[in-house]
Amino acid sequence: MTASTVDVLLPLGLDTPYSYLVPDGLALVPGDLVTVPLGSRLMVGCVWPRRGDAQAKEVDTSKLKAVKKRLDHRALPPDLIKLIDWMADYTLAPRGMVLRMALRHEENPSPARERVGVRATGHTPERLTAARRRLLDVMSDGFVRAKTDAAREAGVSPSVVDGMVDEGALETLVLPPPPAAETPDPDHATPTLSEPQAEAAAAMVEAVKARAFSVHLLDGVTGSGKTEVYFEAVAESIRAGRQALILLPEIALTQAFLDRFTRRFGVTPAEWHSGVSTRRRGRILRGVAEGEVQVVAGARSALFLPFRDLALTIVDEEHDPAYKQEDGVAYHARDMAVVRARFSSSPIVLASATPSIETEVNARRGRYGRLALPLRFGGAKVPGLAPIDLRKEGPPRGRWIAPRLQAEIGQTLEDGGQALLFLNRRGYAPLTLCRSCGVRVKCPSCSAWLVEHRFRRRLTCHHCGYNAPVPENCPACGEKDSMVPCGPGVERLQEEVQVLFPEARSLVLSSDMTGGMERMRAELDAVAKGEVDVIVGTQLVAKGHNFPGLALVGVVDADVGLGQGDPRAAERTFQLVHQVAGRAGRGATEGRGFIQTHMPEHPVMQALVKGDRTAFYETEINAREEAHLPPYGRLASLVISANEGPAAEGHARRLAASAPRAEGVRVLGPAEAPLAVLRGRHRWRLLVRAPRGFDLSGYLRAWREVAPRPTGNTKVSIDVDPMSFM
Ligand SMILES: Nc1ncnc2c1ncn2[C@@H]1O[C@H](COP(=O)(O)OP(=O)(O)OP(=O)(O)O)[C@@H](O)[C@H]1O
Ligand SMILES: [Zn+2]
Repeated sequence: MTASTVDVLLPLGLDTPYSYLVPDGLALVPGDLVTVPLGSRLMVGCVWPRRGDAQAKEVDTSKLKAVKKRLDHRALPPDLIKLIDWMADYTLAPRGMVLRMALRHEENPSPARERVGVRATGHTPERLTAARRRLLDVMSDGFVRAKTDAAREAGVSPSVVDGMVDEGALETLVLPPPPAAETPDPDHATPTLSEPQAEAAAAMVEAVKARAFSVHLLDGVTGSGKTEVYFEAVAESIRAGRQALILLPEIALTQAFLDRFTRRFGVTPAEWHSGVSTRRRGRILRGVAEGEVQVVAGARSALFLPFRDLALTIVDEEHDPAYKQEDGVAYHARDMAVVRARFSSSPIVLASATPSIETEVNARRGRYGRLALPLRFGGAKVPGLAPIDLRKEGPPRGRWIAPRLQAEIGQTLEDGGQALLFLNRRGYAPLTLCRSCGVRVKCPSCSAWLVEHRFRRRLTCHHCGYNAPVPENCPACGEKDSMVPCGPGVERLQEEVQVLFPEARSLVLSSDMTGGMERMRAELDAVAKGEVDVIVGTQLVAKGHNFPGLALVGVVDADVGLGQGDPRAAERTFQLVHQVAGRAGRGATEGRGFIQTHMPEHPVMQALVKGDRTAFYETEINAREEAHLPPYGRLASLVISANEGPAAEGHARRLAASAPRAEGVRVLGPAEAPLAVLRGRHRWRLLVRAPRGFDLSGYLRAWREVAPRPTGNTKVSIDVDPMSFM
């Protein structure tokens, strides 16, 4: 008895597929989506390729349940299946949870509403009212129209259309669904490229034509026109009738991007992120699977779309930390995009003015090609940055804008330019304390201070979202009116701007302002149009914006983020400050930048001030190499959390003790995490360091085999190549 069976992977916390019987007459291949019974319910899963040894395994088919049916509208392509397997192996996340990221939109596939159209049959009824005559006139061209369109054009009610169908003068037919996205025109508005731009574009076009895996770093200074250049490669993939994926780090940015795409290609690309409606996403998904959608611009989740014929991937602002997903499956979308490009034998382009150290090292070693755009388009200069030493020329107490910066802003405004102040702190004040007893207001479920948000009149925890009204009296000593805000956030900085420049129109740009995406888009637009004089913003302003009127950038506290035991602190500071400064001087006026710092002698500040990118990379790469930090060594972080501190600590110690020995591998810790309590969970950390080229995932899997199982509510989360050390 050889009943035929298949392995079906379910989008659950499971690593291995389950076997199911295949009903007679159903032919299934890996990648097919099927509904299968699981317990008492039905679930959508994916037919999974059998791994070598599974074939031999004896299965008692009498106990197996059967596949219910195959969803015929799509299947996962082979490169996506390989990506899911690879990611599960690499991140140690259960395979089913990785699959889930590709199936999330399949759970409730909303059926497309059927659209009915009508067409004239040529038969004319004997008695015709004026309305009927008008309708027949309109329809006499023989074209098919949606019922509603026919009624509207003829200026009759829909019942007249139905009546004519009954009379046999019109026939109905089902209209094909509207396309998920219109076809971009590669020649809609071709730019005139500068010589270096043309060279870089040609190399990328060649890469698309080669139909082979390759990685290029598009390394262009801010404002060099990286977008225009990679659009040429996108155009090539459109010409070939194939598909391109453009990953963007920030959905707030997509509007400006979509506008730009539309100017170049005549239509908007398919947009993919959490802000897009479910129905629309369903349509895009199908269009991508069928190859009808040719360009997708989206957030990291777009990486799991079932492209039928992926010709090119672009990762814009590849250095952006937003590409790293930390909860659930911990993965870096840029790295996984490179993996998918390899599996689909297609080229990938990583674009940035401040490449990540990993990418820069890969380019230096020749593993990635480098396409350089060393100059701004149109001859504008990248602004210089002047240091303001806060130890010598700092602002008066309770203020954050140094006198020199204040004078420069004043001059800029007088000259009709815009100024931007950058401070990577949301809210009004990072800390609220009692003037009388010194107590600081803490989050009840995290080891973090509550941040005052004056617009919302609340104290908020930036880690868990807890919020409460600002207390009038001290919650500890009861002293009246004794609570004072300490330190600046962007809201407080704006207050200072209003005091110093009462005439100026100012605006706070921060990811947490009320009004959501719509408001943010409107505000970014207002800034670009010059309707705002002073912009006060968080890291949100460091991302790719093109503000032509921006003449001055002031970095209010360049030291935030440095020296917190984070191995990427220097890199992150450099990227942020350099990117923020890069927003200035993109239009007609030359840009200028200032950085306020307590440590102007710090190598990062020195590199920023001298505009010496090479010096920064040299110093940082050497430091990483010496310390065996990525990419010269490998890291994995294990966070052990539990409702009770001792449980977390105890398990962390047992886990550390069970670590297998391996040449060159060191397990550091356990230590209490810097963010020791998060959402009421106590956290302990282990850090694994391994030599470059070491199979860290394999090591962690072997460790997990011998490790004590977490009991009760204790949990272990693993992050291979961690970005966060909190
Ligand atoms: N060949 C070109 N023809 C016309 N305009 C161009 C051309 N290249 C670039 N530009 C314009 O120059 C400006 C800067 O280009 P773009 O935003 O692509 O730079 P970028 O390299 O992405 O900068 P950043 O890294 O700061 O985001 C844009 O307004 C763009 O339209
Ligand atoms: Zn909290």
